[in-house]
Amino acid sequence: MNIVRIENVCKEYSLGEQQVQALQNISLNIENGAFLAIAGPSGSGKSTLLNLIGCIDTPSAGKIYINGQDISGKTPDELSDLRARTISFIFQTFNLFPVLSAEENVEYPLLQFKELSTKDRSERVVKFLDIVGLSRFSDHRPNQLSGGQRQRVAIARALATQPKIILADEPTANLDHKTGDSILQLMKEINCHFKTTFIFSTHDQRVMAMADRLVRIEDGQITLPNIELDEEAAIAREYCRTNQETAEHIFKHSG
Ligand SMILES: Nc1ncnc2c1ncn2[C@@H]1O[C@H](COP(=O)(O)OP(=O)(O)OP(=O)(O)O)[C@@H](O)[C@H]1O
Repeated sequence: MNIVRIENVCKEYSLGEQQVQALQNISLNIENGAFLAIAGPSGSGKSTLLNLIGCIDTPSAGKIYINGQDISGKTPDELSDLRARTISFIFQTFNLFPVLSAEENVEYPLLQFKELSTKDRSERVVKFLDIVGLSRFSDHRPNQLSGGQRQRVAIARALATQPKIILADEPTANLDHKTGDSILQLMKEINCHFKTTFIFSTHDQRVMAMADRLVRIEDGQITLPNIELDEEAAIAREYCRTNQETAEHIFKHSG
C-alpha cells in the first residue's frame, strides 16, 4: 500500500513580483514502511516536498494523498487533525521546548488527544523514552542533554503519537559522525520494528546508504524516482536481520 501518493504536483512561491517554481510536475508513490531518502543540491526543492507531504503547505497544482486521503479538499482544521494523527517531524535543530524536561517534551504532542487519560500519556512517555534509551534522563531539560540525547528525545516525541510517517529534515546534520550513526541506526530499528515510514531530506551519504530507496531532486524535478539501491538496501535489510535480537531487546516494552 502507498502511504503517500503524489500526482503531478507543482509548487510555486511568490517572491515580490517574481514567481519561484520550487517543484515542477512531481509524481511519486511511497510505500508504507519505506525508509526513503530525498537527496539533491541546496535549493532543489527537498524541504518544499517534505512540507507538502507533511501537510504544512499545499501544492499550487496536482494531488497529494496521505494514507489514502486526498488532502486537497481539506480545511486547515482537518489537515491539522490528519497531521497530528498520521505524521511526525524530526528536525536538524531538534526543536525541543527548552523550558520543558525530556518527558514533558515527549508528552507535549499527546496533550491534543483528548481521548488519552493522564495515565495513558504517562505510560506512552515512559515507553518511548525507554525505547530511545533515555529513561534515566526523563527530568533533564534539553540544555542538560548532549546533541545526540536531544535528538533521541525528539525521536521519542515523534514516536509518541504513533504516527504512520516520520519526516526527518537533515536529522544528522548537527551531530558528530558517531552520534549521527547511532541515531540513524535507532531510526532504522524503529522502522524495522514498528514499520513506521521514514522520509528523509538529506545531504548525508550515510543516510542515503541506509535508505532502502533514494529519490533525487534537481531544480524542482525528480531525476531518480524509483531506484532501489540494491547493494545498500541489502546492507540495510541485513542490518535489520542481524540486529533483530538487539531490536527485540530495545523494544521489549513496545508491545
Ligand atoms: N517561502 C518561500 N518563498 C519563496 N521561495 C522559496 C520559499 N521556500 C523555498 N523557496 C525557493 O524554492 C526553491 C526550493 O527550496 P527548498 O527549501 O525546498 O530547497 P532545499 O532542496 O530544501 O534546499 P536546502 O538543501 O538548502 O535546504 C529554492 O529556489 C528556494 O529559494
